[in-house]
Amino acid sequence: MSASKITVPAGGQKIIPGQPVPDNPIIPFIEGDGIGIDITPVMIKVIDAAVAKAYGGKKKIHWMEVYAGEKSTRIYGPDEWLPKETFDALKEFSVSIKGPMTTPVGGGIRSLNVALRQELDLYQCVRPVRYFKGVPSPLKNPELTDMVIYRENTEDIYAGIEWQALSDGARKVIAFLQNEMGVRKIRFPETSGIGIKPVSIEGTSRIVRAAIRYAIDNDRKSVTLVHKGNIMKFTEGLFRDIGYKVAQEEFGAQPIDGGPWCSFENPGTGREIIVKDAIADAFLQQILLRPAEYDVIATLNLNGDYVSDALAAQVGGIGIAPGANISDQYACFEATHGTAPKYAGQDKVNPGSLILSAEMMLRHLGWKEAADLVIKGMEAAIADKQVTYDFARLMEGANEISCSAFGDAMIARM
Ligand SMILES: NC(=O)C1=CN([C@@H]2O[C@H](COP(=O)(O)OP(=O)(O)OC[C@H]3O[C@@H](n4cnc5c(N)ncnc54)[C@H](OP(=O)(O)O)[C@@H]3O)[C@@H](O)[C@H]2O)C=CC1
Ligand SMILES: O=C(O)CCC(=O)C(=O)O
Ligand SMILES: [Mg+2]
Repeated sequence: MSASKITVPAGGQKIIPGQPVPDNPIIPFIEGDGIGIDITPVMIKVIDAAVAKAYGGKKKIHWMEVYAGEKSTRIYGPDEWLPKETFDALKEFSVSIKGPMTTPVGGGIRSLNVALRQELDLYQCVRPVRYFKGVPSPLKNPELTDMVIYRENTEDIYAGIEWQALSDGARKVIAFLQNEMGVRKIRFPETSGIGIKPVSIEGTSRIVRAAIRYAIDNDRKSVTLVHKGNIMKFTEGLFRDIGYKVAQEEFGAQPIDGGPWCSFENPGTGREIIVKDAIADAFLQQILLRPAEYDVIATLNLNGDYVSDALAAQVGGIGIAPGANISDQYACFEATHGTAPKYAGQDKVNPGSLILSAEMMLRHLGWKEAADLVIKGMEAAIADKQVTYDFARLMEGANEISCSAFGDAMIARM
C-alpha cells in the first residue's frame, strides 16, 4: 500500500464518541467535485471566523483534508475514488464534512456519497428545511415551511442491487423470478433491467425512532411517515406499519379515532406529538398547499431524496439546504445539492448549503454560540441583499456577489 496522503494536523485532538468534544478537534473534510472547489474553502473560512469570534481563540477546529472523488483519483491513482484511508479517517475522527461528489448516470462508478453512507452506516439523513427572511421563494408564505426530513439512508432502491438490461445477471434474476417464484408480471422480460428494493424492520425502526426522538427533544408537533405503501405494500407499506408500531410500542402512542394516526405526550413538555402518515404523491402536493401541517418527516431513501430537493425549493432552493448523515457513532455533514458542474471553479454558486451543514456540525459538537453566529451572519447578509446569483436573479434590488464574497459578507455581519 502507498504511503498515507493525509496529513494529521499538529495541535489537534481526535473527537471520541461518548467523550467531551475537545477544544481543538480535528475535523476531516472532503473538498468535493465540481463546485466543491468553490464552496468548501468558503465554508472553512466562515466557520473558522464564527468559532474565533464566539470563543476568542479558546476553541479552534483543526481541518484535515481527506480525499474522495475526482481529487482522490489525481492523488492516489486513476481508479482510487474512495481510498481505504479516507474511510478509516472518517471513522477514526468520527465527525466530518464533505462537499458534493459526481455520480455518472447509467454506467460508470456507483455513487461515492451512497457508498460512504453505507460503509459508515450513516442511517439518518437529516435535512432541516426552514425559511430565511428575505430569501426569494415561489410561495406566498414560505415561512410556513418548517420541516425536518429524516431520510432513511442505507436501504431502499439506493442499495444499488440491480442488473443491467440484457446482461447475464438480469436474465438470471428474471429467470429465477419466473421459474422459482411464479412471477408473470414482468412486461418485457427479455429487455428489462432489474433492481431490488430492500426495506427492513430494523432499518425502518431505527430511522423512525430517531425522527420521533428528534420531535421530542425539539418540541415538534408531529412526525409524518411518508411512503408509497398502497403500491409497494411490502416495502413502503412495511415502512408505514413499522413506523406506527415504533410510535406505539416504544413511545406509548395511542390511536386517534381508531387509528392508524396516533399521538403521545411529549415527556419533556407535556404537549401532544401526533404520528401520522401520508402517501408520497399526495404529500408532494400537500407540502406546497398546506406546509404548516407538516413538521418532522420520516421517509424512505428515494422519497427522502425527492422530498428534500422539493422542500428546499420552497424556501429558496438547494443552494441553502443543509444536511447531515448520522449514525450512532459517526456524523458526516454535507450539502443537499450536487456538484453543479457548469459552475465549477467560477466562484459563483451559493456556499450557503455547505455552510449551514457546518452550522449543524457546530451544534452537533455543542458549539452553539458559534452556530448562532453563522445563522446571524447568514440572516444579515441576506437581509442586506448581498447574495449569490441564485437569489439575486429572483430578488429585487439585490447586489449579486460571488461565492467567496458571500462568505465574507457573512463574516462581516456576525
Ligand atoms: N451529495 C452529493 O454529493 C450529491 C451529488 N450529486 C451529484 O451531482 C452531480 C450534478 O447533479 P445535478 O442533478 O445537476 O444537481 P445539482 O444539485 O448539482 O445542481 C442542480 C442545479 O441546482 C442549482 N444548484 C446546485 N447547487 C447550487 C448552489 N450551491 N448554489 C446555487 N444553486 C445551486 C443549480 O441551478 P441553476 O442551474 O438553476 O443555477 C444547478 O444547476 C451529479 O453527478 C449528481 O449525482 C447530486 C446531489 C447530491
Ligand atoms: O450520490 C449522488 O450522486 C446523489 C445523492 C443525492 O441526490 C442526495 O444525497 O440527495
Ligand atoms: Mg438528492
